[in-house]
Amino acid sequence: MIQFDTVHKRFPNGTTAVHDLTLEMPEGGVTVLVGSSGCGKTTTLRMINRMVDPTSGTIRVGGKDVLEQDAAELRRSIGYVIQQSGLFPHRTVLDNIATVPLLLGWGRKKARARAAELLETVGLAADAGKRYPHQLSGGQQQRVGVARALAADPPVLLMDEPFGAVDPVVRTQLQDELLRLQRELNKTIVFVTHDIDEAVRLGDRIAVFRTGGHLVQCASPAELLARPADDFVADFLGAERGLKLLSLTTLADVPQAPAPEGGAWTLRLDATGAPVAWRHKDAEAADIPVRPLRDTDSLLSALNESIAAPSGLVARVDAAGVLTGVSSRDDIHEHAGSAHEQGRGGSSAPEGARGTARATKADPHPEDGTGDTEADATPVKTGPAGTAERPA
Ligand SMILES: Nc1ncnc2c1ncn2[C@@H]1O[C@H](COP(=O)(O)OP(=O)(O)OP(=O)(O)O)[C@@H](O)[C@H]1O
Repeated sequence: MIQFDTVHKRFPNGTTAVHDLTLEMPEGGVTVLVGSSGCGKTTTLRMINRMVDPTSGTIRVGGKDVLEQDAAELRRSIGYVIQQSGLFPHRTVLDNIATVPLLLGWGRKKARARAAELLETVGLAADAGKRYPHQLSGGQQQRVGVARALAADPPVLLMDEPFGAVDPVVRTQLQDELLRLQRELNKTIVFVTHDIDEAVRLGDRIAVFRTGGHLVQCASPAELLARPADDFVADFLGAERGLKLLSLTTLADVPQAPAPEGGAWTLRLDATGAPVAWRHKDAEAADIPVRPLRDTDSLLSALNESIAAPSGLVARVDAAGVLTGVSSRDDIHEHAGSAHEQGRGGSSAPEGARGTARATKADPHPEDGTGDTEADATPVKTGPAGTAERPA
């Protein structure tokens, strides 16, 4: 959908922002541009909609050279979202969203109807449409920014650190929303961020830049994490890159065993069969809350839970939150190792990779229930085929 062919950008003051960039951004995918400050991410993004023109080289969108298109028209045909939302302060939310449709001559009624529809799409209540941007929270303003970019249903969406100014909790919510929207809308998205976790979470491809506008590596998140091209990329990915890779792989293939019986720790269930807490056989010890996981949760969540759980076991539940079995720390560890082998050897993401990172936080865990029944529990080591070996 978007092709950069030996694109160079040198500003009049002599700064080279982008150095001979050749890169393809596939249709319907999210390409994330990452790298330290000043490495040319924003300039790369802004050359796609001609807010900046390249010094040399060619950029094609949908096969057409951008320099052969009218800049204003091109800009209206490409959605653009920036940090701090960039909304017009004196226009209502609805009118902000309707900006591009109005410029395209849709007429006020149709443009507003589309804006109202988009409010719902991005998860805002209808009454937010009548408010002014300053009457919304930062996260809500970013949602309006996304709605405004989507208003004329452009095939391409450029997002320049769109979630950089909100707190981590809201940021995660906005990322979830974007992934949900993307599953429905299938846009070609180019997303700039400083945050490697955000890149891994959102990207189908991640392009890592270094100062001077050099592209160092462009790969799927799994390939990047497993096989960084050089020390610069490895450093950028951080010391926990091994764990980050586990966020891309689901728990689905890790064997399960029935909830064990007759041991130090008992898994307490509620009346619906949902795990509630680990209870020690010593009745005076306090219950330890359990965080059950679904098949769509990540190996990283499983590893975390297996370390935190006093029994070393992870309680597994179905979509309704009902216990399906338990998995051992050893089995989770073994699968974590396999995920790394696949990443090192394979060219694409491990099995289930895309859905996994997205589903990990998208699926809220079932609330703890009341009305307990008890399932007797002993630490269990599950065998490779999911058979349970109980300690003597
Ligand atoms: N209009 C301009 N004139 C001169 N130099 C510019 C201009 N715009 C950007 N630059 C320079 O080009 C380089 C790349 O800037 P750019 O904004 O693309 O980087 P970035 O990776 O997006 O940075 P950040 O993450 O800090 O936003 C920087 O050295 C910057 O100072």
